[in-house]
Amino acid sequence: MIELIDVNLFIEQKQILKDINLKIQKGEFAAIVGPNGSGKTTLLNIIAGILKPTSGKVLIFGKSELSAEDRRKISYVPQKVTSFNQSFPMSVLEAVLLGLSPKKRFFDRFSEQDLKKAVEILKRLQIENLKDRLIGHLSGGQQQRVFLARALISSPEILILDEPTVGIDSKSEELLFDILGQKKKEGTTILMVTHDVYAVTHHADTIICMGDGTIYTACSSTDFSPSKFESVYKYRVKKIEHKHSYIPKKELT
Ligand SMILES: Nc1ncnc2c1ncn2[C@@H]1O[C@H](COP(=O)(O)OP(=O)(O)OP(=O)(O)O)[C@@H](O)[C@H]1O
Repeated sequence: MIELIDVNLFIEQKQILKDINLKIQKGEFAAIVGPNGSGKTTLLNIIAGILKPTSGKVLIFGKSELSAEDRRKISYVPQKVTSFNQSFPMSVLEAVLLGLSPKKRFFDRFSEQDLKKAVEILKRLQIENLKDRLIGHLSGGQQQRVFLARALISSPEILILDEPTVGIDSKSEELLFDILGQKKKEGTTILMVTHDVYAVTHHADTIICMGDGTIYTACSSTDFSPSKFESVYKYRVKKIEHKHSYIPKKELT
């Protein structure tokens, strides 16, 4: 489904990605973890086709050149950087419907069925009550859920998420993983960047650990052990089980 072969990326003579080899199967949930600046978002951008590698091959659906139709099968929720301007004139419902735009022709209008689908997704994400609010009036966590709804409405075959748990409360995080579990069962391939190592070891199939622009280790989540992360995070890592997010902590001794 997704295959990267010897991928390297240079930006202005700086090597950002080094010798990336990666294979993700259809219906697999792969999580990418690693320290800040290790190349996680850049890797997502390469897979989403936003960046082209300097060398190497990127195969999606077995192809190196995607048609417009292939591209419509991929949804990407980028890392949240800024909030919408408060007066941005778009309601939550309209923002979610925008997720269907790539499947429409220019003059096509949204149908009753599209509206029903949008409302169903908002319900599933437990934000139906926000549907008529302006998107700029929502909190950061609420906006995150709207972006997820927008990505899900087109029923993508590949769902790419960059740090979707940032800024959302633990109940919403649980809901997010429930929905991702459901999507995985339906055959959606999920690729997610996160710092929430604890959560992904419980939900993802595969953990890909990046450091210095390369993949240090990729293992099944059942094979996860803190030692796999130590060389990347560059300090001793201890796994502490608790209900909330797990970020590798520096050992005190
Ligand atoms: N357009 C660019 N021009 C120059 N350097 C870039 C560019 N984009 C990314 N980089 C550099 O590439 C490296 C990887 O960045 P990237 O955003 O992929 O890291 P990340 O692992 O996603 O980090 P974080 O966890 O902080 O989001 C960083 O050193 C960053 O400064």
